[in-house]
Amino acid sequence: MQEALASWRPAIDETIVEWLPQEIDAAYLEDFFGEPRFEYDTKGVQSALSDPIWDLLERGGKRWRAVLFLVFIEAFGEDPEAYLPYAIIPEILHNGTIIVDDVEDGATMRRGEPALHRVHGEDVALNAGNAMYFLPLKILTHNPANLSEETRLRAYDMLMYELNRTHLGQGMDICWHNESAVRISTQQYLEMSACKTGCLGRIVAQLAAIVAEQPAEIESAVATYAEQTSIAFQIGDDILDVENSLGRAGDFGKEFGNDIREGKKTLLVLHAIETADSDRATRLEEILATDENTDADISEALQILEDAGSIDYARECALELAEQARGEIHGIEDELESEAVEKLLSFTEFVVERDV
Ligand SMILES: CC(C)=CCC/C(C)=C/CC/C(C)=C/COP(=O)(O)OP(=O)(O)O
Repeated sequence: MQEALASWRPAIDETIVEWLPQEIDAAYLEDFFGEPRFEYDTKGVQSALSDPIWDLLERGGKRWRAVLFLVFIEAFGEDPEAYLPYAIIPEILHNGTIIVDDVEDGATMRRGEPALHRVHGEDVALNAGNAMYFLPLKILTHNPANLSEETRLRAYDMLMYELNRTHLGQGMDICWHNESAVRISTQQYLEMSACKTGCLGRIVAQLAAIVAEQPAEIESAVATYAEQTSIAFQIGDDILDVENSLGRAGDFGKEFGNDIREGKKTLLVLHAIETADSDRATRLEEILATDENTDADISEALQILEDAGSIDYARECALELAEQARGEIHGIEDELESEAVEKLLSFTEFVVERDV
């Protein structure tokens, strides 16, 4: 899968530029709005919309959602090249959620640089992030792979449904964060994560299955695989944040103790609260509830997680999810191309073992 990531990267980057050009000119806006009825403010659109979007896109990101889409297409026996424009849909949606999420979390850093709202202001960042939820739909409208009307409608319906669920999950997360006294179980966390992060994975898989006109049972199996893999990825993200802060992982572009500082109730935190002795659990909750923490407070919280064995617990959970995800692929492997099956199986290892 690492090879697939490296080899598809240039084509994916190029496709994003093709569908979201960096230079906004009158012709681009005309394409959006039809007959020009007024003088298009190309400069305004450029600085308020295109520049912030490109600021984030040019910082990189792994682009694994686009690659996973292409691997699914390959698994269904189709030519990935023909579907490249659709591959960038989940990638652009993901970047949009990141911008909005950083505003909501009050995050300071993203991909090693100040978060978008700190560079461009909250109003511009939010508008750009929201626009990114809709820009990919233009690709479906333009229909580069000549999909039937029915197929395109299925893709729209699916995107609408899964994006709604993404916001439901994000809503749960925000609500739990704001209600610092509420105790959430690890099971509730996994359900929230299935919506917040899992739905974007489901979008990757279902979009590939829909455009490649796969039967319902294949679509359902790959969607479950992608959901479980994405939850494992989210847990991996939470582990990385802690390990990075404990000085064990490479720099992944966030601040020391980022999640603790933001008061996030991650799987590791919930496990520590459930299992640590009550004084330490209460102290951890106290640190999460305030935004006036010193580095010493953050270190103390990290130590509570470590002593409670929460990193190992989270890793076990991620491994279990990865195993279940592999089971989904094994269940339909006779219907899939074998080389792509290997990539899908190895991808579950990448999400759990990554250090970026
Ligand atoms: C509705 C709404 C705002 C939802 C928010 C959902 C959200 C931001 C979930 C976090 C997902 C996640 C683990 C991102 C890191 O992805 P990555 O490591 O692939 O990032 P990269 O693209 O930088 O590599």
